Amino acid sequence: MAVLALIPAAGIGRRMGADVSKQFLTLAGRPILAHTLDIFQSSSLVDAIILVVPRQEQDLCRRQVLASGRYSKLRPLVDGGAERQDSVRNGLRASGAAADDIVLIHDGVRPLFDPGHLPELIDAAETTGAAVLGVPVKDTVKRVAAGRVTETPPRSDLWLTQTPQAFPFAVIAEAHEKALTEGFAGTDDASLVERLGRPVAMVEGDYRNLKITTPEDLLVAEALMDRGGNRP
Ligand SMILES: Nc1ccn([C@@H]2O[C@H](COP(=O)(O)OP(=O)(O)OP(=O)(O)O)[C@@H](O)[C@H]2O)c(=O)n1
Ligand SMILES: C[C@](O)(CO)[C@H](O)COP(=O)(O)O
Repeated sequence: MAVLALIPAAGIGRRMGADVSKQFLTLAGRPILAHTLDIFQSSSLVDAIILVVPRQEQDLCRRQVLASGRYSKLRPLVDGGAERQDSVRNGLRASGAAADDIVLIHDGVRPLFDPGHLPELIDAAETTGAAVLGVPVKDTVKRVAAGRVTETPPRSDLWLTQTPQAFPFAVIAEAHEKALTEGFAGTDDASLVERLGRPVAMVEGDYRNLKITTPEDLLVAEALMDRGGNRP
């Protein structure tokens, strides 16, 4: 059984509002995506890295992120798709993975993931068939419609879902292909497995694993990096 890291990095970063796609923005002196790749390149648990980048940004990626030549596990770049789900599906189709290989799907813009969580995540994916990293919600969450609160769900049931999300290849490939055929769009990969009635394990991660989405996230990430981040 091999472990593959599949990294979607084909978004445009609309909410960041920068001149370049946010995965190429500088964090602690290097592109965000380089920090993310370092985590999986350095982990002895990961055998290969599949990186998904829009075709029009692949030269930029080679120049700015891959030029160091340090990513020996990296397979040929895969073309991105219109939505995150399309990019992940392209990566899965290009992976050549065996049915029982474990695929770790991780956002290219989560550079502070602590690889210390990988053993538990991989183990949970093998025993349960799917596993996601997450953290309990700290604030009170309310459902709102037309400016009015309609519900306050019990916080004890609520977790924020992060990546990596880990699956045997056969499970996640089937879930993605069915979602495409049936026209289902999810905001993460596990939701495509959940809709098939399959169990998904939640593995507790940590609050530093933020997804860099808006400009203030970049400031927080810089501060966490200054304090040593989660470097392997
Ligand atoms: N078509 C897409 C859209 C997103 N992603 C990737 O999925 C991850 C999480 O997506 P998100 O944070 O939403 O990134 P963007 O889509 O770039 O952001 P926005 O929604 O603000 O445009 C990122 O690594 C992003 O590059 C991708 O590979 N392909
Ligand atoms: C997959 C994810 O990072 C889990 O939190 C998140 O759902 C991605 O959402 P986005 O809208 O693509 O940022």
